[in-house]
Amino acid sequence: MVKRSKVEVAVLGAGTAGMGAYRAARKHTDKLALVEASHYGTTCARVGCMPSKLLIAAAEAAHDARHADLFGVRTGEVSIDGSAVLKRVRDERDRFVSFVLDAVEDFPEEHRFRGQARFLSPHRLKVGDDHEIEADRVVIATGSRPNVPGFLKAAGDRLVVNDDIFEWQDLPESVAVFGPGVIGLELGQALGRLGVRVRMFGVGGSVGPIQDPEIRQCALDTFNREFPLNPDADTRKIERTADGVAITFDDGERGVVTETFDYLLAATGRRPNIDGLDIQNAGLELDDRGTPLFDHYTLRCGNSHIFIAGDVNNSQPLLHEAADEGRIAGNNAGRYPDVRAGLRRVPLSVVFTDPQIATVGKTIQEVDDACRGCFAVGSVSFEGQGRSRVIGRNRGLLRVYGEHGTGIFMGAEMFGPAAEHIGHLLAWCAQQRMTVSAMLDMPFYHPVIEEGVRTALRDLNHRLSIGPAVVEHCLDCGPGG
Ligand SMILES: Cc1cc2nc3c(=O)[nH]c(=O)nc-3n(C[C@H](O)[C@H](O)[C@H](O)COP(=O)(O)OP(=O)(O)OC[C@H]3O[C@@H](n4cnc5c(N)ncnc54)[C@H](O)[C@@H]3O)c2cc1C
Ligand SMILES: NC(=O)c1ccc[n+]([C@@H]2O[C@H](COP(=O)([O-])OP(=O)(O)OC[C@H]3O[C@@H](n4cnc5c(N)ncnc54)[C@H](O)[C@@H]3O)[C@@H](O)[C@H]2O)c1
Repeated sequence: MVKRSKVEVAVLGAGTAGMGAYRAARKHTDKLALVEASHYGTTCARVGCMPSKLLIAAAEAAHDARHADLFGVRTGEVSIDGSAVLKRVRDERDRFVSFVLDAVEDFPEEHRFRGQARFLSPHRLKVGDDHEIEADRVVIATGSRPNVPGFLKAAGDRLVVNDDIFEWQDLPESVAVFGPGVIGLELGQALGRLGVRVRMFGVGGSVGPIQDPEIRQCALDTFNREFPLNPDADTRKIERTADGVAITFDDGERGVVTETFDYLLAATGRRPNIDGLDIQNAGLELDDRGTPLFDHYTLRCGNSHIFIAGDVNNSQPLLHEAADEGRIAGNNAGRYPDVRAGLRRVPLSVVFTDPQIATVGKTIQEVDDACRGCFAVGSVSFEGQGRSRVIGRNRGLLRVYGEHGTGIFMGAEMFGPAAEHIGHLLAWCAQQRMTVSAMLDMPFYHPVIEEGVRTALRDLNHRLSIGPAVVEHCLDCGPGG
Protein backbone atom coordinates (compact mmCIF):
# COMPACT_ATOMS: atom_id res chain seq x y z
CA MET A 1 0.00 0.00 0.00
CA VAL A 2 1.44 3.40 -1.04
CA LYS A 3 1.72 5.97 1.75
CA ARG A 4 0.97 9.56 0.77
CA SER A 5 2.22 12.84 2.22
CA LYS A 6 1.65 16.44 1.27
CA VAL A 7 4.25 19.10 2.00
CA GLU A 8 5.04 22.66 1.03
CA VAL A 9 8.75 22.03 0.38
CA ALA A 10 10.48 18.75 -0.45
CA VAL A 11 14.28 18.71 -0.37
CA LEU A 12 15.87 15.82 -2.25
CA GLY A 13 19.23 14.79 -0.78
CA ALA A 14 20.45 15.31 2.81
CA GLY A 15 24.01 16.39 1.97
CA THR A 16 25.51 19.81 2.60
CA ALA A 17 23.27 21.61 0.11
CA GLY A 18 20.17 19.65 1.13
CA MET A 19 20.60 20.22 4.86
CA GLY A 20 21.21 23.92 4.23
CA ALA A 21 18.12 24.10 2.03
CA TYR A 22 16.04 22.28 4.64
CA ARG A 23 17.11 24.67 7.42
CA ALA A 24 16.45 27.74 5.26
CA ALA A 25 13.03 26.50 4.11
CA ARG A 26 12.08 25.66 7.69
CA LYS A 27 12.20 29.36 8.54
CA HIS A 28 9.16 29.71 6.26
CA THR A 29 7.16 26.51 6.80
CA ASP A 30 6.97 23.40 8.93
CA LYS A 31 5.44 21.29 6.15
CA LEU A 32 8.69 19.80 4.94
CA ALA A 33 10.21 16.61 3.62
CA LEU A 34 13.96 15.93 3.58
CA VAL A 35 14.53 12.84 1.45
CA GLU A 36 17.77 10.81 1.61
CA ALA A 37 18.39 7.81 -0.62
CA SER A 38 21.52 6.50 1.02
CA HIS A 39 23.69 7.42 4.06
CA TYR A 40 23.30 10.49 6.19
CA GLY A 41 26.57 12.25 6.95
CA THR A 42 27.34 14.17 3.70
CA THR A 43 29.89 13.43 1.00
CA CYS A 44 32.24 16.07 2.41
CA ALA A 45 32.49 14.48 5.86
CA ARG A 46 32.20 10.80 4.86
CA VAL A 47 34.27 10.39 1.70
CA GLY A 48 35.31 13.87 0.55
CA CYS A 49 36.91 16.97 2.05
CA MET A 50 37.56 15.66 5.55
CA PRO A 51 39.03 12.15 5.11
CA SER A 52 41.11 13.37 2.16
CA LYS A 53 42.59 16.17 4.26
CA LEU A 54 43.25 13.71 7.09
CA LEU A 55 45.21 11.46 4.73
CA ILE A 56 47.10 14.51 3.45
CA ALA A 57 47.94 15.55 7.03
CA ALA A 58 49.60 12.17 7.61
CA ALA A 59 51.48 12.48 4.33
CA GLU A 60 52.72 15.97 5.28
CA ALA A 61 53.98 14.65 8.63
CA ALA A 62 55.96 11.93 6.82
CA HIS A 63 57.30 14.38 4.26
CA ASP A 64 58.38 16.92 6.88
CA ALA A 65 60.13 14.22 8.90
CA ARG A 66 61.99 13.03 5.79
CA HIS A 67 63.03 16.58 4.90
CA ALA A 68 64.07 17.74 8.36
CA ASP A 69 67.63 17.13 7.17
CA LEU A 70 67.47 20.45 5.31
CA PHE A 71 67.57 22.19 8.71
CA GLY A 72 70.28 19.95 10.12
CA VAL A 73 67.73 17.95 12.06
CA ARG A 74 68.31 14.19 11.79
CA THR A 75 65.26 12.02 12.29
CA GLY A 76 66.62 8.69 11.10
CA GLU A 77 64.68 6.55 8.69
CA VAL A 78 60.98 7.36 8.58
CA SER A 79 58.67 4.37 8.61
CA ILE A 80 54.97 4.46 7.88
CA ASP A 81 52.46 2.35 9.79
CA GLY A 82 49.76 2.19 7.12
CA SER A 83 47.08 0.71 9.32
CA ALA A 84 47.68 3.39 12.00
CA VAL A 85 47.52 6.13 9.35
CA LEU A 86 44.21 4.82 8.04
CA LYS A 87 42.82 4.22 11.51
CA ARG A 88 43.37 7.87 12.41
CA VAL A 89 41.78 8.94 9.12
CA ARG A 90 38.70 6.85 9.93
CA ASP A 91 38.50 7.77 13.62
CA GLU A 92 38.65 11.49 12.93
CA ARG A 93 36.39 11.12 9.90
CA ASP A 94 33.81 9.29 12.04
CA ARG A 95 33.94 12.09 14.56
CA PHE A 96 33.13 14.66 11.86
CA VAL A 97 30.36 12.43 10.48
CA SER A 98 28.89 12.00 13.97
CA PHE A 99 28.32 15.75 14.21
CA VAL A 100 26.33 15.64 10.97
CA LEU A 101 24.35 12.63 12.19
CA ASP A 102 23.53 14.49 15.43
CA ALA A 103 22.26 17.43 13.37
CA VAL A 104 20.04 15.15 11.29
CA GLU A 105 18.72 13.46 14.43
CA ASP A 106 17.59 16.88 15.62
CA PHE A 107 15.34 17.29 12.60
CA PRO A 108 11.75 16.16 13.45
CA GLU A 109 11.18 12.56 12.44
CA GLU A 110 8.07 13.43 10.42
CA HIS A 111 10.28 15.56 8.14
CA ARG A 112 12.74 12.75 7.39
CA PHE A 113 12.09 10.33 4.52
CA ARG A 114 14.40 7.52 3.44
CA GLY A 115 14.52 6.22 -0.13
CA GLN A 116 15.44 7.16 -3.67
CA ALA A 117 13.35 10.14 -4.82
CA ARG A 118 11.97 10.30 -8.36
CA PHE A 119 9.67 12.72 -10.12
CA LEU A 120 6.28 11.30 -11.15
CA SER A 121 5.15 14.77 -12.28
CA PRO A 122 6.29 18.35 -11.53
CA HIS A 123 4.62 18.25 -8.09
CA ARG A 124 4.57 14.51 -7.31
CA LEU A 125 7.52 12.50 -6.07
CA LYS A 126 7.96 8.82 -5.43
CA VAL A 127 10.26 7.92 -2.52
CA GLY A 128 11.44 4.32 -2.59
CA ASP A 129 8.68 1.90 -3.56
CA ASP A 130 5.94 2.74 -1.15
CA HIS A 131 5.72 6.47 -0.56
CA GLU A 132 4.40 9.35 -2.60
CA ILE A 133 4.92 12.99 -1.73
CA GLU A 134 2.99 15.85 -3.20
CA ALA A 135 5.12 18.98 -2.91
CA ASP A 136 4.28 22.59 -3.70
CA ARG A 137 7.99 23.29 -4.20
CA VAL A 138 11.06 21.08 -4.60
CA VAL A 139 14.80 21.58 -4.03
CA ILE A 140 17.00 19.10 -5.89
CA ALA A 141 20.25 18.63 -3.90
CA THR A 142 21.25 15.10 -4.83
CA GLY A 143 25.01 15.71 -5.20
CA SER A 144 27.38 13.83 -7.50
CA ARG A 145 29.26 10.54 -7.73
CA PRO A 146 32.51 9.40 -9.32
CA ASN A 147 32.38 9.15 -13.08
CA VAL A 148 34.34 6.08 -14.17
CA PRO A 149 35.10 5.73 -17.91
CA GLY A 150 34.28 2.27 -19.23
CA PHE A 151 37.84 1.31 -20.22
CA LEU A 152 39.02 1.55 -16.60
CA LYS A 153 36.61 -1.23 -15.65
CA ALA A 154 39.11 -3.73 -17.05
CA ALA A 155 40.87 -3.32 -13.69
CA GLY A 156 38.02 -5.41 -12.23
CA ASP A 157 38.06 -5.73 -8.45
CA ARG A 158 41.23 -3.59 -8.30
CA LEU A 159 39.38 -0.51 -9.58
CA VAL A 160 38.79 1.92 -6.70
CA VAL A 161 37.33 5.40 -6.24
CA ASN A 162 37.95 7.89 -3.44
CA ASP A 163 35.29 6.31 -1.18
CA ASP A 164 37.16 2.97 -1.17
CA ILE A 165 40.55 4.32 -0.16
CA PHE A 166 39.37 5.48 3.24
CA GLU A 167 38.13 1.95 3.99
CA TRP A 168 41.51 0.31 3.31
CA GLN A 169 42.88 -1.42 6.41
CA ASP A 170 46.47 -0.92 5.23
CA LEU A 171 48.30 0.98 2.51
CA PRO A 172 49.02 -0.91 -0.72
CA GLU A 173 52.42 -1.07 -2.38
CA SER A 174 51.33 0.77 -5.55
CA VAL A 175 48.47 2.73 -7.12
CA ALA A 176 47.93 3.98 -10.68
CA VAL A 177 45.92 7.19 -10.55
CA PHE A 178 43.76 8.02 -13.56
CA GLY A 179 42.82 11.70 -13.60
CA PRO A 180 45.31 14.34 -12.35
CA GLY A 181 42.38 16.55 -11.32
CA VAL A 182 41.76 17.79 -7.81
CA ILE A 183 41.02 14.39 -6.26
CA GLY A 184 43.76 12.56 -8.15
CA LEU A 185 46.45 15.09 -7.22
CA GLU A 186 45.45 15.32 -3.56
CA LEU A 187 45.08 11.60 -2.93
CA GLY A 188 47.85 10.53 -5.31
CA GLN A 189 50.48 12.81 -3.79
CA ALA A 190 49.41 11.87 -0.26
CA LEU A 191 49.68 8.15 -1.03
CA GLY A 192 53.08 8.73 -2.63
CA ARG A 193 54.36 10.52 0.46
CA LEU A 194 53.08 7.65 2.58
CA GLY A 195 55.36 5.31 0.66
CA VAL A 196 52.97 4.01 -2.02
CA ARG A 197 54.41 3.85 -5.55
CA VAL A 198 52.21 6.20 -7.59
CA ARG A 199 51.95 6.98 -11.30
CA MET A 200 49.39 9.44 -12.70
CA PHE A 201 47.72 9.26 -16.08
CA GLY A 202 45.76 12.20 -17.53
CA VAL A 203 44.10 13.17 -20.80
CA GLY A 204 44.13 16.47 -22.67
CA GLY A 205 46.95 18.06 -20.64
CA SER A 206 45.01 19.46 -17.71
CA VAL A 207 46.47 19.54 -14.19
CA GLY A 208 43.99 20.13 -11.36
CA PRO A 209 41.86 23.25 -11.87
CA ILE A 210 44.82 25.26 -13.25
CA GLN A 211 43.99 27.40 -16.31
CA ASP A 212 47.13 29.56 -16.55
CA PRO A 213 49.65 27.80 -18.81
CA GLU A 214 52.69 29.08 -16.85
CA ILE A 215 51.29 27.91 -13.52
CA ARG A 216 50.38 24.58 -15.09
CA GLN A 217 53.90 24.04 -16.40
CA CYS A 218 55.40 24.97 -13.02
CA ALA A 219 53.06 22.51 -11.24
CA LEU A 220 53.73 19.78 -13.75
CA ASP A 221 57.52 20.14 -13.43
CA THR A 222 57.30 20.17 -9.63
CA PHE A 223 54.99 17.15 -9.34
CA ASN A 224 57.09 15.21 -11.82
CA ARG A 225 60.08 15.58 -9.54
CA GLU A 226 58.07 13.65 -6.96
CA PHE A 227 56.08 11.09 -8.99
CA PRO A 228 55.53 10.43 -12.69
CA LEU A 229 52.57 12.43 -14.00
CA ASN A 230 51.73 12.43 -17.69
CA PRO A 231 48.80 14.83 -18.22
CA ASP A 232 48.20 13.46 -21.70
CA ALA A 233 49.00 9.79 -21.37
CA ASP A 234 48.75 7.29 -24.18
CA THR A 235 47.29 4.27 -22.38
CA ARG A 236 47.17 1.18 -24.57
CA LYS A 237 45.79 -1.52 -22.30
CA ILE A 238 44.49 -2.17 -18.81
CA GLU A 239 44.30 -5.73 -17.57
CA ARG A 240 43.49 -7.42 -14.28
CA THR A 241 46.26 -9.98 -13.78
CA ALA A 242 47.14 -12.36 -10.97
CA ASP A 243 49.48 -9.69 -9.56
CA GLY A 244 47.14 -6.71 -9.73
CA VAL A 245 46.43 -4.31 -12.60
CA ALA A 246 48.81 -4.30 -15.56
CA ILE A 247 48.81 -1.00 -17.44
CA THR A 248 50.45 -0.75 -20.83
CA PHE A 249 51.27 2.78 -21.95
CA ASP A 250 53.60 4.74 -24.19
CA ASP A 251 56.22 6.25 -21.92
CA GLY A 252 58.02 8.47 -24.44
CA GLU A 253 61.71 7.64 -24.50
CA ARG A 254 61.14 4.29 -22.76
CA GLY A 255 58.68 3.33 -25.50
CA VAL A 256 55.62 1.17 -24.80
CA VAL A 257 55.93 -0.35 -21.33
CA THR A 258 53.75 -2.35 -18.96
CA GLU A 259 53.71 -1.59 -15.25
CA THR A 260 51.71 -3.45 -12.65
CA PHE A 261 49.98 -1.78 -9.72
CA ASP A 262 47.97 -3.09 -6.77
CA TYR A 263 45.08 -0.73 -7.53
CA LEU A 264 43.79 1.65 -10.17
CA LEU A 265 42.25 4.78 -8.63
CA ALA A 266 39.66 6.38 -10.93
CA ALA A 267 39.68 10.13 -10.21
CA THR A 268 38.31 11.05 -13.61
CA GLY A 269 35.70 13.60 -12.55
CA ARG A 270 32.28 13.42 -10.98
CA ARG A 271 28.82 13.12 -12.48
CA PRO A 272 25.70 14.84 -11.09
CA ASN A 273 23.09 12.56 -9.52
CA ILE A 274 20.38 13.71 -11.88
CA ASP A 275 19.93 10.49 -13.84
CA GLY A 276 18.11 8.60 -11.08
CA LEU A 277 15.48 11.32 -10.63
CA ASP A 278 13.24 10.70 -13.69
CA ILE A 279 13.87 14.38 -14.32
CA GLN A 280 11.97 14.15 -17.63
CA ASN A 281 8.77 14.09 -15.53
CA ALA A 282 9.61 17.37 -13.78
CA GLY A 283 8.62 19.54 -16.75
CA LEU A 284 11.95 21.38 -16.82
CA GLU A 285 14.09 22.56 -19.70
CA LEU A 286 17.36 20.59 -19.70
CA ASP A 287 20.80 21.37 -21.14
CA ASP A 288 22.53 18.95 -23.49
CA ARG A 289 23.92 16.99 -20.52
CA GLY A 290 20.45 16.54 -19.03
CA THR A 291 20.88 19.10 -16.21
CA PRO A 292 17.97 21.51 -15.68
CA LEU A 293 18.67 25.09 -16.76
CA PHE A 294 18.74 27.30 -13.69
CA ASP A 295 19.50 30.83 -12.55
CA HIS A 296 22.89 31.25 -10.82
CA TYR A 297 21.55 33.77 -8.28
CA THR A 298 18.17 32.27 -7.35
CA LEU A 299 18.93 28.59 -8.15
CA ARG A 300 15.46 28.44 -9.70
CA CYS A 301 14.94 26.15 -12.69
CA GLY A 302 13.33 28.31 -15.39
CA ASN A 303 10.06 29.80 -14.11
CA SER A 304 9.22 26.70 -12.14
CA HIS A 305 8.69 25.87 -8.47
CA ILE A 306 11.84 23.69 -8.56
CA PHE A 307 15.31 24.77 -7.37
CA ILE A 308 18.65 23.00 -7.77
CA ALA A 309 21.65 23.35 -5.42
CA GLY A 310 25.09 21.83 -4.84
CA ASP A 311 27.13 19.42 -6.95
CA VAL A 312 24.03 18.21 -8.79
CA ASN A 313 23.81 21.46 -10.78
CA ASN A 314 27.32 20.80 -12.09
CA SER A 315 28.46 24.39 -11.82
CA GLN A 316 30.89 24.86 -8.89
CA PRO A 317 31.23 21.53 -7.10
CA LEU A 318 32.79 22.84 -3.89
CA LEU A 319 31.65 22.66 -0.30
CA HIS A 320 31.19 26.37 0.37
CA GLU A 321 29.29 26.77 -2.89
CA ALA A 322 27.01 23.81 -2.01
CA ALA A 323 26.30 25.40 1.38
CA ASP A 324 25.55 28.82 -0.17
CA GLU A 325 23.40 27.34 -2.90
CA GLY A 326 21.46 25.17 -0.47
CA ARG A 327 20.66 28.19 1.68
CA ILE A 328 19.58 30.31 -1.31
CA ALA A 329 17.49 27.51 -2.86
CA GLY A 330 15.82 26.58 0.45
CA ASN A 331 15.05 30.18 1.26
CA ASN A 332 13.50 30.70 -2.17
CA ALA A 333 11.54 27.45 -2.02
CA GLY A 334 10.23 28.58 1.36
CA ARG A 335 9.29 32.11 0.32
CA TYR A 336 8.05 31.16 -3.19
CA PRO A 337 6.71 32.87 -5.32
CA ASP A 338 8.67 35.84 -3.90
CA VAL A 339 11.98 34.49 -5.25
CA ARG A 340 15.10 36.55 -4.50
CA ALA A 341 18.70 36.63 -5.70
CA GLY A 342 21.17 35.37 -3.10
CA LEU A 343 24.76 36.37 -2.43
CA ARG A 344 27.21 34.66 -4.77
CA ARG A 345 30.85 35.03 -3.89
CA VAL A 346 33.97 35.49 -5.96
CA PRO A 347 35.21 32.10 -7.20
CA LEU A 348 37.86 30.56 -4.95
CA SER A 349 39.29 27.08 -5.02
CA VAL A 350 42.16 25.49 -3.14
CA VAL A 351 43.86 22.19 -3.85
CA PHE A 352 45.61 20.73 -0.81
CA THR A 353 48.67 19.42 -2.59
CA ASP A 354 52.18 20.52 -1.66
CA PRO A 355 52.75 23.13 -2.96
CA GLN A 356 49.08 24.03 -2.80
CA ILE A 357 47.10 25.37 -5.74
CA ALA A 358 44.71 28.33 -5.45
CA THR A 359 42.53 29.85 -8.13
CA VAL A 360 40.80 33.17 -7.47
CA GLY A 361 38.29 35.29 -9.37
CA LYS A 362 38.41 35.17 -13.15
CA THR A 363 40.67 32.75 -14.97
CA ILE A 364 43.23 34.22 -17.35
CA GLN A 365 40.98 33.37 -20.30
CA GLU A 366 37.96 35.02 -18.62
CA VAL A 367 40.06 38.12 -17.86
CA ASP A 368 41.11 38.26 -21.49
CA ASP A 369 37.44 38.10 -22.56
CA ALA A 370 36.19 40.57 -19.94
CA CYS A 371 38.96 43.13 -20.68
CA ARG A 372 38.98 42.43 -24.43
CA GLY A 373 42.71 41.82 -24.23
CA CYS A 374 43.47 44.98 -22.20
CA PHE A 375 44.95 43.36 -19.12
CA ALA A 376 48.35 42.68 -17.61
CA VAL A 377 49.88 39.90 -15.56
CA GLY A 378 52.21 40.34 -12.60
CA SER A 379 54.12 37.43 -11.18
CA VAL A 380 56.46 36.24 -8.49
CA SER A 381 58.44 33.05 -8.15
CA PHE A 382 58.71 31.63 -4.65
CA GLU A 383 62.15 30.13 -5.31
CA GLY A 384 63.95 33.11 -3.81
CA GLN A 385 61.17 34.52 -1.64
CA GLY A 386 62.50 35.26 1.85
CA ARG A 387 60.02 33.60 4.21
CA SER A 388 59.45 30.67 1.84
CA ARG A 389 63.18 29.97 1.82
CA VAL A 390 63.42 30.26 5.62
CA ILE A 391 60.87 27.49 6.06
CA GLY A 392 62.15 25.42 3.14
CA ARG A 393 58.97 25.79 1.09
CA ASN A 394 60.40 27.96 -1.68
CA ARG A 395 58.75 26.39 -4.70
CA GLY A 396 56.06 27.68 -7.03
CA LEU A 397 54.68 30.70 -8.79
CA LEU A 398 51.92 33.32 -8.33
CA ARG A 399 50.37 35.17 -11.27
CA VAL A 400 47.97 38.07 -10.67
CA TYR A 401 45.75 39.68 -13.32
CA GLY A 402 44.64 43.33 -13.56
CA GLU A 403 42.71 45.50 -16.00
CA HIS A 404 44.42 48.27 -17.95
CA GLY A 405 42.99 51.73 -17.28
CA THR A 406 40.97 50.96 -14.16
CA GLY A 407 43.82 49.10 -12.44
CA ILE A 408 41.27 46.68 -10.96
CA PHE A 409 42.46 43.32 -9.67
CA MET A 410 40.63 40.61 -11.64
CA GLY A 411 41.96 37.25 -10.50
CA ALA A 412 44.98 35.09 -9.76
CA GLU A 413 46.40 31.62 -9.90
CA MET A 414 48.98 30.29 -7.52
CA PHE A 415 51.01 27.16 -7.05
CA GLY A 416 53.03 27.75 -3.96
CA PRO A 417 53.37 27.91 -0.19
CA ALA A 418 50.36 28.85 1.96
CA ALA A 419 48.13 29.16 -1.11
CA GLU A 420 45.11 28.24 1.03
CA HIS A 421 45.60 31.51 2.96
CA ILE A 422 46.86 33.76 0.17
CA GLY A 423 43.95 32.58 -2.00
CA HIS A 424 41.56 33.91 0.64
CA LEU A 425 43.27 37.32 0.86
CA LEU A 426 43.17 37.68 -2.91
CA ALA A 427 39.54 36.49 -3.14
CA TRP A 428 38.49 39.01 -0.49
CA CYS A 429 40.20 41.79 -2.49
CA ALA A 430 38.56 40.61 -5.72
CA GLN A 431 35.13 40.54 -4.09
CA GLN A 432 35.70 44.12 -2.85
CA ARG A 433 36.61 45.02 -6.47
CA MET A 434 39.82 46.59 -5.20
CA THR A 435 42.42 48.16 -7.45
CA VAL A 436 45.93 46.78 -7.34
CA SER A 437 47.06 50.11 -5.84
CA ALA A 438 44.50 49.80 -3.01
CA MET A 439 45.73 46.28 -2.30
CA LEU A 440 49.30 47.60 -2.12
CA ASP A 441 48.16 50.21 0.44
CA MET A 442 47.43 47.39 2.89
CA PRO A 443 49.99 46.43 5.56
CA PHE A 444 52.51 43.68 4.83
CA TYR A 445 54.47 42.26 7.75
CA HIS A 446 58.05 41.04 7.54
CA PRO A 447 59.19 38.35 6.95
CA VAL A 448 56.07 36.65 5.54
CA ILE A 449 55.03 34.85 2.36
CA GLU A 450 52.62 37.72 1.66
CA GLU A 451 55.67 39.84 0.79
CA GLY A 452 55.84 37.66 -2.31
CA VAL A 453 52.24 38.63 -3.09
CA ARG A 454 53.27 42.27 -2.77
CA THR A 455 56.08 41.73 -5.28
CA ALA A 456 53.60 40.20 -7.76
CA LEU A 457 51.16 43.10 -7.24
CA ARG A 458 53.96 45.67 -7.71
CA ASP A 459 54.97 43.88 -10.88
CA LEU A 460 51.35 43.99 -12.04
CA ASN A 461 50.98 47.70 -11.30
CA HIS A 462 54.16 48.39 -13.24
CA ARG A 463 52.86 46.41 -16.21
CA LEU A 464 49.58 48.36 -15.99
CA SER A 465 51.72 51.57 -16.24
CA ILE A 466 50.53 52.60 -12.79
CA GLY A 467 53.59 51.97 -10.64
CA PRO A 468 57.40 51.83 -10.91
CA ALA A 469 59.37 48.76 -11.88
CA VAL A 470 59.94 46.25 -9.10
CA VAL A 471 63.33 46.87 -7.52
CA GLU A 472 65.29 43.62 -7.19
CA HIS A 473 66.20 42.90 -3.57
CA CYS A 474 64.74 46.26 -2.49
CA LEU A 475 65.48 46.96 1.17
CA ASP A 476 62.13 48.37 2.21
CA CYS A 477 60.48 45.27 0.71
CA GLY A 478 62.38 43.19 3.22
CA PRO A 479 65.00 40.68 2.10
CA GLY A 480 63.74 38.29 -0.54
CA GLY A 481 60.37 40.10 -0.71
C1 LIG B 1 37.49 13.19 -2.34
C2 LIG B 1 36.80 14.54 -2.33
C3 LIG B 1 37.43 15.60 -1.70
C4 LIG B 1 36.81 16.84 -1.67
N1 LIG B 1 37.46 17.87 -1.04
C5 LIG B 1 36.89 19.09 -1.02
C6 LIG B 1 37.53 20.17 -0.36
O1 LIG B 1 38.61 20.02 0.22
N2 LIG B 1 36.94 21.38 -0.38
C7 LIG B 1 35.75 21.59 -1.02
O2 LIG B 1 35.25 22.73 -1.02
N3 LIG B 1 35.10 20.58 -1.64
C8 LIG B 1 35.64 19.34 -1.65
N4 LIG B 1 34.99 18.30 -2.26
C9 LIG B 1 33.69 18.58 -2.91
C10 LIG B 1 32.55 18.61 -1.86
O3 LIG B 1 32.63 17.44 -1.08
C11 LIG B 1 31.22 18.67 -2.57
O4 LIG B 1 31.18 19.84 -3.38
C12 LIG B 1 30.04 18.74 -1.60
O5 LIG B 1 30.12 17.70 -0.67
C13 LIG B 1 28.72 18.65 -2.37
O6 LIG B 1 27.63 18.67 -1.47
P1 LIG B 1 26.17 18.29 -2.00
O7 LIG B 1 25.22 18.60 -0.89
O8 LIG B 1 25.92 18.88 -3.31
O9 LIG B 1 26.21 16.71 -2.21
P2 LIG B 1 26.25 15.49 -1.16
O10 LIG B 1 26.87 15.84 0.13
O11 LIG B 1 26.82 14.36 -1.94
O12 LIG B 1 24.72 15.20 -0.88
C14 LIG B 1 23.85 14.65 -1.82
C15 LIG B 1 22.95 13.66 -1.11
O13 LIG B 1 21.87 13.31 -1.99
C16 LIG B 1 21.60 11.93 -1.84
N5 LIG B 1 20.86 11.48 -3.04
C17 LIG B 1 21.36 11.21 -4.27
N6 LIG B 1 20.36 10.87 -5.11
C18 LIG B 1 19.22 10.94 -4.40
C19 LIG B 1 17.85 10.72 -4.71
N7 LIG B 1 17.45 10.40 -5.94
N8 LIG B 1 16.95 10.86 -3.72
C20 LIG B 1 17.33 11.21 -2.48
N9 LIG B 1 18.59 11.44 -2.13
C21 LIG B 1 19.54 11.33 -3.07
C22 LIG B 1 22.98 11.31 -1.66
O14 LIG B 1 22.88 10.04 -1.05
C23 LIG B 1 23.66 12.35 -0.77
O15 LIG B 1 23.50 12.07 0.60
C24 LIG B 1 35.54 17.03 -2.28
C25 LIG B 1 34.89 15.96 -2.88
C26 LIG B 1 35.51 14.72 -2.90
C27 LIG B 1 34.79 13.56 -3.54
N1 LIG C 1 40.36 20.75 -2.52
C1 LIG C 1 39.15 20.76 -3.04
O1 LIG C 1 38.46 21.77 -3.03
C2 LIG C 1 38.59 19.54 -3.70
C3 LIG C 1 39.19 18.31 -3.50
C4 LIG C 1 38.66 17.21 -4.17
C5 LIG C 1 37.54 17.37 -4.99
N2 LIG C 1 36.99 18.59 -5.15
C6 LIG C 1 35.83 18.79 -6.06
O2 LIG C 1 35.46 17.56 -6.63
C7 LIG C 1 35.39 17.72 -8.04
C8 LIG C 1 35.69 16.43 -8.71
O3 LIG C 1 37.08 16.11 -8.58
P1 LIG C 1 37.80 15.21 -9.64
O4 LIG C 1 39.25 15.26 -9.35
O5 LIG C 1 37.11 13.89 -9.74
O6 LIG C 1 37.46 15.94 -10.99
P2 LIG C 1 38.29 16.99 -11.86
O7 LIG C 1 37.37 17.47 -12.90
O8 LIG C 1 38.99 17.98 -11.00
O9 LIG C 1 39.45 16.11 -12.52
C9 LIG C 1 39.21 15.04 -13.36
C10 LIG C 1 40.50 14.78 -14.12
O10 LIG C 1 40.38 13.54 -14.79
C11 LIG C 1 40.89 13.69 -16.09
N3 LIG C 1 40.32 12.62 -16.91
C12 LIG C 1 39.08 12.53 -17.41
N4 LIG C 1 38.94 11.38 -18.10
C13 LIG C 1 40.13 10.73 -18.01
C14 LIG C 1 40.63 9.50 -18.51
N5 LIG C 1 39.86 8.71 -19.24
N6 LIG C 1 41.89 9.16 -18.23
C15 LIG C 1 42.68 9.96 -17.48
N7 LIG C 1 42.26 11.13 -16.98
C16 LIG C 1 41.00 11.52 -17.24
C17 LIG C 1 40.51 15.10 -16.49
O11 LIG C 1 41.29 15.57 -17.55
C18 LIG C 1 40.81 15.83 -15.17
O12 LIG C 1 42.16 16.18 -15.09
C19 LIG C 1 36.39 18.81 -8.34
O13 LIG C 1 36.07 19.48 -9.54
C20 LIG C 1 36.27 19.72 -7.17
O14 LIG C 1 35.29 20.67 -7.41
C21 LIG C 1 37.51 19.68 -4.52
